Amino acid sequence: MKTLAWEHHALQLLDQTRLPGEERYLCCTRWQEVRDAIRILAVRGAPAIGVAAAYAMVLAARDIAADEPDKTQFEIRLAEAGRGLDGARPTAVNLHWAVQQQMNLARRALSSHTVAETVELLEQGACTIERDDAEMDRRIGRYGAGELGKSRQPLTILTHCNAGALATAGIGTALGVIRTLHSQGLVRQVYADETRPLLQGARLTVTELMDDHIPVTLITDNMAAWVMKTKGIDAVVVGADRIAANGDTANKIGTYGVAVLARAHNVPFYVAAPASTFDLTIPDGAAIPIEERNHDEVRSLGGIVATRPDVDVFNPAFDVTPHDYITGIITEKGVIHHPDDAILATFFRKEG
Ligand SMILES: CSC[C@H]1O[C@H](OP(=O)(O)O)[C@H](O)[C@@H]1O
Repeated sequence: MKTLAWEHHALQLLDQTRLPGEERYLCCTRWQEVRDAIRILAVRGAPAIGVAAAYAMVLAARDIAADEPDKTQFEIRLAEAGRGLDGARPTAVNLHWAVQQQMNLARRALSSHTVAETVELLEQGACTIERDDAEMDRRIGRYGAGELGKSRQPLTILTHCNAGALATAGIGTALGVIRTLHSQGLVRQVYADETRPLLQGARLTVTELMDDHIPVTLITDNMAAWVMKTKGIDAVVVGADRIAANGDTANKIGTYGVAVLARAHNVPFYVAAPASTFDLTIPDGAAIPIEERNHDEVRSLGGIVATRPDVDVFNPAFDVTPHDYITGIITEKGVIHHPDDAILATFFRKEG
């Protein structure tokens, strides 16, 4: 089961809205189909959305090139497709990052290559983004296992939502850490929040961990406090969708609550994310756009309406955990302990 597969003429996307019951792929030959798949969370997870968008830019470039435009028209129309993709979901910065990476590549290429050559270079660029994401997951896994596994004793870990292979092009970020710890015999038990309203934990994280024979217990989101109090949680590790310059981190709704509980129970709280998830253009979490989604997602459960159909609903898909609740951010370049703006500025200046 792969999150996505590039087949040169099409992008195959695993339709995650049908998991765990059905493994069905969407065959996308037009960039608009990828945009729509992102919107409905058929493909989801910040890094995976970025990789899908990178390939969608190739599909767009091919469509545009078929009209034999001049270079200026090609760039204008490609940028228009990029804006369309960028607007599919506002919070995960990886989407915007990947679109900009491909646009920058196209602009550089057009200065010395034909449109047709530029399309080929965009395909190579997308393949590089996918390959790099998988390698970053491996490095995040190693750094994270080194950080969480210092005691060399098996750990009981809590995670929220899905930051696994289904959210990336590799082994996952938070689940990459858990997978690496498990390969070292250092996972006693994982507690997975179901993650209402779309149940990424129950549907996706449970699937991934059980398929890999990693011991996992599913809990409802409102059980996290009692689990931390009674089950000896050694650490929390979650993913991220956008990290501001001071370390404030946007992640799936409910993450902030888990961070507050972790502080109350003196449990280390880690975020696992590649450098492409940092948005150093924004100073703090207040500036991170929070996607609000369809109200029926909250009104129903498994497609069955569970309340009055006309009840008012608040459905933010993400929340922001303040940086001072975060023990460390695990990246492919190392662990950033107790992140704040000064520490992040030094980290990225050193890393280049
Ligand atoms: C590898 S981080 C993935 C990140 O994305 C998820 O959100 P969604 O399922 O809505 O795309 C969640 O916030 C995860 O932590």
